[in-house]
Amino acid sequence: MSSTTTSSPILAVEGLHAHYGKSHVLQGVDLHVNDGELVTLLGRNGAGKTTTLKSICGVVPPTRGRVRFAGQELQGQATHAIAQRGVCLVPEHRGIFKLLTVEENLLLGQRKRSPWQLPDIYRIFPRLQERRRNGGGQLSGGEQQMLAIGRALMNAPRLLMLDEPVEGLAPVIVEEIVAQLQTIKAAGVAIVLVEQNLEVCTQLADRHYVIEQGAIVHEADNAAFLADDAIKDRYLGVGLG
Ligand SMILES: Nc1ncnc2c1ncn2[C@@H]1O[C@H](COP(=O)(O)OP(=O)(O)OP(=O)(O)O)[C@@H](O)[C@H]1O
Repeated sequence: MSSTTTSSPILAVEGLHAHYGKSHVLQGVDLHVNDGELVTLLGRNGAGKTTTLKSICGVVPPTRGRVRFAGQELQGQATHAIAQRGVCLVPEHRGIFKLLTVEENLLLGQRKRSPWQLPDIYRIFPRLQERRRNGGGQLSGGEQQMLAIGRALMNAPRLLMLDEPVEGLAPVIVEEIVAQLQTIKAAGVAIVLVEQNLEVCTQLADRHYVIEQGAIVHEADNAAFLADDAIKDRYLGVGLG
């Protein structure tokens, strides 16, 4: 495995295990994210990507292992306490309240001390401002994703975890979301990205992890990952066109 300097990672996950009932899904996940870094978590369907994100933020409480964030242990803490520390998950199904307006959805995430307030969200996603009085249920898939990201930003994240944010979206919308993830990263927010679209992953990431059967099997920086077709083929069953 290649490795980068790890002066003080904002997130350090060590030996993380998680179960669904008797099903032992995470079998010792080790990964870290440095301050301001964007890392991806890649792997085939069912490998444990979503469960890793959910275990970090306490939605699926880990059964063993450590999650250390900004110097504090998160395992065993309630999800709202973890969110208050600045760990935000944007789930695959986005969690938009369909009967609330766009603006009401955004305000649900609001924290006064967040550097991201309504005007900031509308600046990076002008479509949300245009649609601010529309119901969440009236939005396109891309607009819902922007809303989910915007709401997470209102919560002052130091670590944003995104689960398949561009799945099923039109290429022009994917470009818009990629550009704004670059803006968010440039503002210093660390990001963990789970995404099947490898072009998006390699446009954005500093490093990549590959997970297989609930454990990390490969780590590479972006340049090494791009150069290594065998890894993409072996673990992901795809190549970059
Ligand atoms: N709520 C659940 N109850 C029981 N088993 C689950 C549950 N959620 C996921 N699993 C199982 O846990 C394993 C890991 O699932 P997970 O969703 O973490 O994988 P993933 O890598 O995110 O896959 P995908 O790309 O398909 O979303 C799979 O075998 C899945 O069937």
